[in-house]
Amino acid sequence: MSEILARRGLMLVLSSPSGAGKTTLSRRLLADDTGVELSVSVTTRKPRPGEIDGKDYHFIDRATFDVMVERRELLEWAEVFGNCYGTPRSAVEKTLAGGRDVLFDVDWQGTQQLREAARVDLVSVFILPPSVEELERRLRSRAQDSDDVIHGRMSKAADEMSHYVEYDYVIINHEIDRAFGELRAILGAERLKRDRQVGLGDFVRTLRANV
Ligand SMILES: Nc1ncnc2c1ncn2[C@@H]1O[C@H](COP(=O)(O)OP(=O)(O)OP(=O)(O)O)[C@@H](O)[C@H]1O
Ligand SMILES: Nc1nc2c(ncn2[C@@H]2O[C@H](COP(=O)(O)O)[C@@H](O)[C@H]2O)c(=O)[nH]1
Repeated sequence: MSEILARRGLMLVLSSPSGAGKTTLSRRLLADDTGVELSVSVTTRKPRPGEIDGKDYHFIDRATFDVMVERRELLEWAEVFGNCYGTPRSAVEKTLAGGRDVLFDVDWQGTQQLREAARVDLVSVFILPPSVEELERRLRSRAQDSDDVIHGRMSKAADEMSHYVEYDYVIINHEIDRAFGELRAILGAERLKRDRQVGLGDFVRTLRANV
């Protein structure tokens, strides 16, 4: 992206019921846009096959998680599906200070805490599946969780989806290319918000002075 003005980084949050497509959309966005960096969460969940420590998550034990909470090293944290997840504060602050955007894949509890911490910088997007049947099919086709885990996640889906009203935007992830296009459009528009363009006043003053 070529920019004349500097920009204040924003915090782009994706939430959804498990399996609706947050990780898929996040990976596409990160591959497509070098101005976005993923907030890599810490979790006490065990890695899935293919997940890489430090890239998908920082996989830690419960004692280490508790120490991070105690030391206020997490910007937000929550227990989700029986495991603990949290957002390390320092990496987020560093990325934003560098004028880049941070992408968060967190649940509704995390989004509420991030909103309290940083209302003006937050852009929240809720991803819905096209149907419950398709949601379950996606969880099964991912083939990385046991039947018990999939059952547990499906049973929480209705609760999770009730939180869509708390989000700025909603995308129904029916077809992935279309959903990704919609996500890109949201990010593009949010970047152009007047308040996020640093030095706009000076820029316009110079334009006007030279008319
Ligand atoms: N639009 C789509 N059409 C078909 N399959 C999709 C679509 N979007 C995602 N999938 C597939 O659905 C499965 C679940 O997607 P993904 O892992 O991105 O979900 P998630 O919301 O990140 O889930 P979780 O919260 O459990 O991490 C994956 O196998 C992914 O390839
Ligand atoms: N509040 C937070 N929620 C998080 C964080 N990282 C991930 N998550 C959410 O947990 C569930 C399950 O994720 P999975 O990788 O085990 O499928 C999902 O809703 C994620 O959005 C976090 O740091 N904080």
